[in-house]
Amino acid sequence: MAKIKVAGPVVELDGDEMTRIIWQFIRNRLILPYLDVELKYFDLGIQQRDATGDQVTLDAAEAVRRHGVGVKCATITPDEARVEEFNLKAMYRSPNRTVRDILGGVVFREPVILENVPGLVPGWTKPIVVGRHAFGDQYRATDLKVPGPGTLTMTYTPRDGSDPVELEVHDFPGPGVALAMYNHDDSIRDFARASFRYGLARGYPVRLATKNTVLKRYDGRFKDIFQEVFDAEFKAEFARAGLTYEHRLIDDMVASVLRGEGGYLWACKNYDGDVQSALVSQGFGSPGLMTSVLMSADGRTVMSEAAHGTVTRHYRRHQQGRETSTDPIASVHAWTRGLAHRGRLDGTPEVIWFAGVLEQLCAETVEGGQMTRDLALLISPNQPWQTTEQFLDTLDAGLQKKMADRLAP
Ligand SMILES: NC(=O)C1=CN([C@@H]2O[C@H](COP(=O)(O)OP(=O)(O)OC[C@H]3O[C@@H](n4cnc5c(N)ncnc54)[C@H](OP(=O)(O)O)[C@@H]3O)[C@@H](O)[C@H]2O)C=CC1
Ligand SMILES: O=C(O)CCC(=O)C(=O)O
Ligand SMILES: [Mn+2]
Repeated sequence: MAKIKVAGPVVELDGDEMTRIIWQFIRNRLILPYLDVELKYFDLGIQQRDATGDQVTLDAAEAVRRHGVGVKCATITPDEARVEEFNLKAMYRSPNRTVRDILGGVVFREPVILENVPGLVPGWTKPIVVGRHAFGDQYRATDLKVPGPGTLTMTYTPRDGSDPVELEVHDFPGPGVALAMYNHDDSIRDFARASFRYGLARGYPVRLATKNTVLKRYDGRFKDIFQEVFDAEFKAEFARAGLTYEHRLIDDMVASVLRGEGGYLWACKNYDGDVQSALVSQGFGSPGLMTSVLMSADGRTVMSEAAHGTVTRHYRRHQQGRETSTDPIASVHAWTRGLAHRGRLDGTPEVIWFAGVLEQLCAETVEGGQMTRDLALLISPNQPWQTTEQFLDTLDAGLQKKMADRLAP
């Protein structure tokens, strides 16, 4: 069978440990035999980051921005123990943070739903996508341990020389804590646009949840900007797609998320997104089923990855020559979601079709009873499971059969 031609390039960001092993298999056995694709390869493995003083991460992020599509393997973010383990020259910052800072936009986390794998929340039958605004708020806050009685004030000094605004925050009767945090209208607007674009691309209604009744100005600004952007830029397209947008109070939203069946995009402020995506991810079953897509505000650039890390505990077993059972499904989806975006950018339906075939293969394989240990444990203690290599071989054989049986459109 002739390979399917991918018109534009895909930037490939390789990573570390167990996911690096899985990644190589996916590239060589599930992608390259079927696609004629130009991969712009960047090795973000920790040794290569060290050898280049982390320049390779910056180069990779630039390449994703230039070409519009990146697929990323999980990477080690070094701490003191890693500096010692790899004899690193520096404790490099998180590659994810570097790439997110350069590309901007929003991180969307979406679970893969499999019929025979029960999540912890039985009512969740459709995906809940958490869109996390990855800028500002608590993550750029200035916090303070107040040592004793005194007054806390907040001053805004306009750059145009007009009068400063000074607010008394609190008159402390004794020791306590305080915090100042911020966000930018432009960033919130980008957050809104990326959320609406993602909703349209995946066919999900969009909900924003804030606490605007308490933080009238701060959260109120998120609510207002989302509504303005929706009304001005997306209302008509949403109506055509039969989709809706609404704002809800965060407590009402959390309760309704648990009650409901899923099937929407939940746009979350930075801290809410951090916390709620962990909850939603676990609620759907395994980290091996959570995909993660970073989409820029203009919707043009996508970098797709698994939401989990390098699965170090399994890699330690692998290093000792013991068997592992690491789920590759989220890593496979890192490739498929990136390729599908490439197909949309290039207008090549056969590439989108192939990405769909590969996703369908993962679902059919697990639903047919072959899976890794993380999923088997969710089904029953007696459910058989395969090792990492066996499951990858199962996918390989399944894909060969599917591609031989079916002709691309
Ligand atoms: N996006 C990224 O690049 C990220 C990178 N990291 C990095 O990854 C490294 C390891 O981090 P860690 O905290 O262990 O987090 P991981 O997500 O890598 O793993 C935590 C645990 O979750 C389970 N798990 C995760 N993924 C899978 C999978 N595909 N199949 C089966 N089980 C899975 C395993 O549980 P069990 O052992 O019980 O089977 C595993 O030990 C760190 O160096 C960290 O910096 C972390 C998060 C994101
Ligand atoms: O970048 C990191 O170190 C961790 C990233 C992470 O945990 C995530 O993306 O969920
Ligand atoms: Mn995380």
